[in-house]
Amino acid sequence: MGDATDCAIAAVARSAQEWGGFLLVGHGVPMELLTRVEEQIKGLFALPALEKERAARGGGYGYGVPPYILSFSKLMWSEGYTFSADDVRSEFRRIWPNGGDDYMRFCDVMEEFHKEMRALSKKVLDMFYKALGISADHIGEVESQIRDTMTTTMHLNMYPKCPEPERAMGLAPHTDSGFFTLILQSLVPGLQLLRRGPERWVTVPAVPGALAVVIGDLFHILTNGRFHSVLHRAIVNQDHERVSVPYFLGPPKDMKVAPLPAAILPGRKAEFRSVTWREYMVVREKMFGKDASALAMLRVTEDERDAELAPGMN
Ligand SMILES: O=C(O)CCC(=O)C(=O)O
Ligand SMILES: [Fe+2]
Repeated sequence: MGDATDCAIAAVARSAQEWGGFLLVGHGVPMELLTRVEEQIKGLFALPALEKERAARGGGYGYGVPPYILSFSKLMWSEGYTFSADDVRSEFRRIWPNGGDDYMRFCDVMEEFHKEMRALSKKVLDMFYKALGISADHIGEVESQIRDTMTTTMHLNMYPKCPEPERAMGLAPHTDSGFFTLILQSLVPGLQLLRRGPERWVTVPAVPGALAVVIGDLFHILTNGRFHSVLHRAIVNQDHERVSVPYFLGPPKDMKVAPLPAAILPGRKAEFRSVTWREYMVVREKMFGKDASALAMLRVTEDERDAELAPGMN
C-alpha cells in the first residue's frame, strides 16, 4: 500500500466521492494482531458491570455510549468505551486500578494496534491527497501540518446478541465528525452506509483482515465537498455478538480547518467556512436528533460570497 497504484488511487477517489467510504485490504496491519485486539475487547466488555462502571464516561472519555445516540428514540443495543489512543495506560487504570496481568496484556495489545494504525493513517491520508490531485512532491505546508498533527481517538463498540434485532439499533445513524475513521469489525456484518440516489442502507461486508474507511465531516470541509462524509449506522443480530473499533483521525481540537486551496476545482470557490473541531462539535450537538445537517450550517451562503466579491458595496 506504501506505493498505491494509479488504479488504487482512482478507486479511492471514486468511492470517496460516490460512497464516502470503502474497504481497505492489503494494508499491512497483521491479521493476527487484529484478532488479538478483538479478543481483548471482548474480555473488557465481559467484566462485571460494577468494574466497568468505575470508568463511567465523563468529559468525552470512558465507558458508556456517546451522548448523541440518546437523542434517538429506538432502543440502542450496545456498550462502548472511548479513549485517547495516546493515553491507554492511564485510561485503563480506571478499570484495573491495581494493574496486573490482564491490564498489561490489554494495554500492550492496544498500543501495538495504535502504532500500526497510526502509520497506516498517514499512508491513507497520502492516498487521499493523491486522489485529490495533490501529488507527493507538491504537498504544501498545510497538507504536511495536517499529516504531522493528526490526533487519534479510539472507540470500542460491543453489540451483544439481540433477541429482537428489528426493534433495536446498535448505533444510530450519524456521520463521524473528524477527518476519517478506520474501522476494524468482527467477522459479523452490521455496519451500514447510506447510499444516495435513491437512498438505501448498504451493508459493508465483513471481509477477514479488511478495514472499513469512512469519511468524516471535517474532511468534507477540507476537500470542499469533493469527498463526502457518509451517514452510517450499526445494526444488531440475534445470533452473534459483534465488536467494532473505529480509529478516529482528526485535527488538533483548536486547529482551523478550511477547504484546501489545492483541492478546490478550477472555477469553484471555497464552499465552507473555516472551523475548529471544538467549534464544530458545538454546532453538531445543536443539530442532533433534528432533521438537518451541521455541515449545512457551515456552508458559505450566496450573500456572503457576493459580499466577498464586492467589499464595501452594501
Ligand atoms: O459498529 C460499527 O461498525 C460502526 C461504529 C461507528 O460508526 C462509530 O462508533 O462511530
Ligand atoms: Fe461512526
